[in-house]
Amino acid sequence: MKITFIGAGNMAEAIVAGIIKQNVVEAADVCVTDINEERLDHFTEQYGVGRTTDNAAAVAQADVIVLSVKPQIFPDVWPEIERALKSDALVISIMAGIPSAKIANGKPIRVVRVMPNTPALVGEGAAGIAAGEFAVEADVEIACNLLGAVGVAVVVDEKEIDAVTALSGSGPAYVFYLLESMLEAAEQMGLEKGVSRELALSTVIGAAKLMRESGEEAAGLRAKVTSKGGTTHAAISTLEEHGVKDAVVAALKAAQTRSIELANG
Ligand SMILES: NC(=O)C1=CN([C@@H]2O[C@H](COP(=O)(O)OP(=O)(O)OC[C@H]3O[C@@H](n4cnc5c(N)ncnc54)[C@H](OP(=O)(O)O)[C@@H]3O)[C@@H](O)[C@H]2O)C=CC1
Ligand SMILES: O=C(O)[C@@H]1CCC=N1
Repeated sequence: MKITFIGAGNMAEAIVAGIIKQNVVEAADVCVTDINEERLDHFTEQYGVGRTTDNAAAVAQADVIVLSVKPQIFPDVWPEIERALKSDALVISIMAGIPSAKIANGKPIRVVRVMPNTPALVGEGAAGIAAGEFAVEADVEIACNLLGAVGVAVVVDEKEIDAVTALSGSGPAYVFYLLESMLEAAEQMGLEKGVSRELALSTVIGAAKLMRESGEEAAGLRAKVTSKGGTTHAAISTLEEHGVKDAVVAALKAAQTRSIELANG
């Protein structure tokens, strides 16, 4: 199975690195395209994959095409890709916002939409996978195998993809934002950088692992940390005074709205 990634950006790199490391595909069967030769050099040096700046040529020999350019440039790149597609090619789109029907463009093109996230780079990704109108079960399986090799892959309806984008596609950025804030506070409190990095990272990983392995709800686990009249209560009350929960809910809804807007360019 020959796979071509159109756009050798951050997200394509996370997937390519993961699927090669996990031996899901041979590097020789992967090709990446980009307008930026430096990105292509990077991919060739790091992962040993094929490379070209010619999207149509790369598409013409691929069984699976992964659309990994920004949604805003989809209208510019799609016409030449569509013309070059092999008749039995599967198109996997990781682009936020763009509906499968817009990609199929009135033709029976098999499209699977995938919303991955960058922790795929370290095998801890979380991806939502949705079949477009003409995709068959085997197509969804191909996407699940690719993304399942680099983390968790969950099949959803396409109408849920904008919400998945807001939750797990953009999600790592929210966690990094929280970490940035925690580390800024640690610095202000005089902790040494290396120490606070280690403690903060283990705290985030540990909390996620505890929630997964215990099966408990977040609120219950939070209650177990929060002693009456103690330090956590002081911190959470401060977060509540600042409306942090409402802000997080509003933030995810803004991401979902933006994903819906991207459908229309
Ligand atoms: N980053 C993330 O965490 C996630 C991203 N996505 C989706 O993945 C897609 C890529 O995002 P991301 O990797 O962050 O973006 P990047 O900007 O890092 O990657 C896109 C790449 O495509 C290149 N490119 C631009 N024009 C063309 C062209 N005509 N032909 C081939 N390549 C071209 C860009 O080059 P140049 O920079 O020079 O323009 C860039 O290297 C987006 O659609 C996004 O919605 C989905 C989930 C998570
Ligand atoms: O910010 C974005 O638009 C992309 C989609 C999800 C994560 N990054």
